Amino acid sequence: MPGGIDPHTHFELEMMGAKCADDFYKGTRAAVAGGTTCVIDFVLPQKGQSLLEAYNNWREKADGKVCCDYGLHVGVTWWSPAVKKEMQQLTSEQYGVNSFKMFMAYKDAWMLDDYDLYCAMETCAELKALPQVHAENGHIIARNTEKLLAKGVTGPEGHQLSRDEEVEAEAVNRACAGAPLYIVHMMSKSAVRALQLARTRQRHALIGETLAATVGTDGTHYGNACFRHAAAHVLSPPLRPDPSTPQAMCEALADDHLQLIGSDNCTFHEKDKQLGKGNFSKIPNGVNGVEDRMAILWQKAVNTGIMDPCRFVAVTSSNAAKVFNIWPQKGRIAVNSDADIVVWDPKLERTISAANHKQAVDFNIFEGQHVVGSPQYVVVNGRVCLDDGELRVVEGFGKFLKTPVESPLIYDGHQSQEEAPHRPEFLEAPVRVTNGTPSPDL
Ligand SMILES: C[C@@H](CNC(N)=O)C(=O)O
Ligand SMILES: [Zn+2]
Ligand SMILES: [Zn+2]
Ligand SMILES: [Zn+2]
Repeated sequence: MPGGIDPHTHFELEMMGAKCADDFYKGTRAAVAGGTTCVIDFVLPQKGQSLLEAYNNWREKADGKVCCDYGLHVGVTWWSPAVKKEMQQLTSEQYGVNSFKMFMAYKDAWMLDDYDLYCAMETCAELKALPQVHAENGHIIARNTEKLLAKGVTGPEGHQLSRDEEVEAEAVNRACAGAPLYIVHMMSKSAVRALQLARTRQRHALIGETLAATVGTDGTHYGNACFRHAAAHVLSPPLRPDPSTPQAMCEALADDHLQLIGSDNCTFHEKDKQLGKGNFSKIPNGVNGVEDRMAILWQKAVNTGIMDPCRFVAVTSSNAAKVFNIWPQKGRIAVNSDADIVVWDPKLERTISAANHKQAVDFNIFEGQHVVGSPQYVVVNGRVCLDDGELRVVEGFGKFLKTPVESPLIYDGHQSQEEAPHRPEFLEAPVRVTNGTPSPDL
């Protein structure tokens, strides 16, 4: 199959007083070990910081260390005419950025208010770039957090209690405002329903991403008596306590209610997660996933019959290539496409553990999970980097990948109001449908 593309990683990110455990070398080395041969990371400027300056910082961190090709999304964490101008520059051929992420949560850190959010989305549409959103209501989270802490709820369980599914679904609805949109890390059935409802209202491409964590585990771990264990599962939006969520998200991916699976790999060592001991809102947010993303989805969706291998390739590789306009260079095995190829052994068994994973972080949220199906060989740009289980990556072998604006899937595919056929009546819940539902033809 074509090498996996992980559209959502955070290597060497500094946030909440800590720095991610996996750097661009160890992170991309782990990616290749798991069958991923291309990642797209996030430049996250602080409020007030030049986006170009932050972009250059990320390029300095990554170039020369990555083991596979990588692209960059850029966060729009504040708004001004200068930000608009820098977005224009970043979409030029010189910088090669075609997607911008806006946060509706992380109040005081990265969050935009609705007016600035819509200005940023409008600018994306003008530039034919793809807006992405972190869809949670940051004001509700802030108020819930104050009340929980005041009541003495300070453990990791407070993280999930401060932001339930409705807090996510409301923001999904608010962000689907009549323009193409990519919603990152969708974590709940409620969010998928809100996305489905939005698709009945508008014809623009609305792309839904979920994560390896969402299909591989759930929010019951927040109740674990061990702080390290519970805090290791803290990411935003949180894992959900509803035990039917992992299967429902696999089905949503299989049925094209969701289009891609990423990792959102944003790992912190135990010493950093301890920053939130006594106050869950200080726990650095993020989990692992870049190494296990494909094996976890294969185990949970293909081995269970929910998804066929061709759809697996779409959601782990080719859809990301089409959305970010690097297809068929990436996401396809063909003459003139990059030689990023995975030989997947569907019978290769292993038990996931931090004791032997390739990531730097000292915890694995899939600890102890037995998976059947993993890569046997991984070829990165023509070089065998996983050779029958032996990892032979080369630091700096990967290069920066420009992602051009005006992805045909996003900007040619959508239909105007009058052209589109009548949409089927909105489905109450994301049930399994065979005829597909109103979403971009990937
Ligand atoms: C900060 C970054 C990773 N952390 C997380 N999702 O909790 C994100 O929000 O995508
Ligand atoms: Zn996010
Ligand atoms: Zn423990
Ligand atoms: Zn992220």
